[in-house]
Amino acid sequence: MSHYKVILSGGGTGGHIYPAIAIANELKSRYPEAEFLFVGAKDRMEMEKVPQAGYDIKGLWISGIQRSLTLKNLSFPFKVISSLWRARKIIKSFKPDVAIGTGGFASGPLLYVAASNKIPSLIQEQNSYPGITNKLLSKKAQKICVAYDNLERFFPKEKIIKTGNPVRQDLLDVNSKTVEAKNHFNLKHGKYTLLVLGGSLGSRRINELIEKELDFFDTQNVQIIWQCGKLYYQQFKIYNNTNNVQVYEFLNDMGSAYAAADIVISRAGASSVSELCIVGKPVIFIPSPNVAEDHQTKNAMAIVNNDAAMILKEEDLDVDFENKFSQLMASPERQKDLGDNIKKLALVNATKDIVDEVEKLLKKE
Ligand SMILES: CC(=O)N[C@H]1[C@@H](OP(=O)(O)OP(=O)(O)OC[C@H]2O[C@@H](n3ccc(=O)[nH]c3=O)[C@H](O)[C@@H]2O)O[C@H](CO)[C@@H](O)[C@@H]1O
Repeated sequence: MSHYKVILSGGGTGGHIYPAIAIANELKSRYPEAEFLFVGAKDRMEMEKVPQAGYDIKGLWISGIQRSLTLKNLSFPFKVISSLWRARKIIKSFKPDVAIGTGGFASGPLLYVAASNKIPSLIQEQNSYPGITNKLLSKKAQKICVAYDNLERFFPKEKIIKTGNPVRQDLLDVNSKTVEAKNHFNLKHGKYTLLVLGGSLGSRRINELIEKELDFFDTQNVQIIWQCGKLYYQQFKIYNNTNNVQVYEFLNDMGSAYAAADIVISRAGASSVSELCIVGKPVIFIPSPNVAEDHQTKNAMAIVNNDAAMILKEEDLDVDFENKFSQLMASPERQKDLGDNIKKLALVNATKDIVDEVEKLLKKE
């Protein structure tokens, strides 16, 4: 019987959505007859990105709890009750054979209800420091696929399987597409291409840095693909098509962006880091200091400690950026070493390994 029904939930940011899509795609290629349903949070990015990837999605009324004391938290208990109720209805009518959660608000109620209804469930944790949702769900889920060591501090040891983070199939072989990608972006040959990534939502601090350094980049013979994020697009789009700069609110075709790049400046969200390992180019990480337990710095340091990327802290950017960047630009050998070293850290079979675990849950049924 291969007419499996699979329910997936993960969202809030790209970092939780794309792993779920990668897992669904792999399952679909193994079981073309299977049915898929995604569950996300109303008004969040997944409501747009999941249908673009060809899957149905239903939205719950849920959000994160604010870390600071604020009036917004007053509605939180109601959201939890409403979303548990709706999750129950969705599970009852879809009747999934397995539930997969990749973190983010909506996966909390959905996986909780699924597991309470004895539906086999698997969660995937992208970071070296887990989010609240996955910590709570780890007691209920059968399996927990992770990308870093030492997660038994947070999760039951016997459930943990180290697989790495799922990466979308079209990002696995970008290096054969460089010429095509440079043409796609209308880039000049003979100039270095810098790809700037602020994470799925964009980064204010990185955007400010790029704006301030535009003249400097000109002196470095650099052209820029600058993903500034939806929130910041109105502010920075004035630079589009000036100074060899292209500004995007979001890059729908990351494969081409990675393929076109010679150097990358990026936030250190978990999927971005995993993708950059597969891509194998020189990277300067600027981790977000505004995330739980400073986990982006930890994600980046796992690479930097292998001499496989550079890191710049936000607070050092004003003093160090130009120096560090021009040193890297001046040394093609260093660029090559960084690119080669980061590639060695790639876990290319992550998606397949996770789906093998999902299959075991399906077959046990
Ligand atoms: C501010 C914040 O809370 N960040 C968290 C969020 O990051 P964020 O959502 O930025 O997640 P990641 O860096 O893990 O992944 C971003 C994903 O979006 C894709 N992408 C990005 C930009 C773009 O224009 N087009 C595009 O397709 C990337 O290819 C990647 O697949 O989730 C991660 C995974 O749990 C965490 O590690 C991050 O700390």
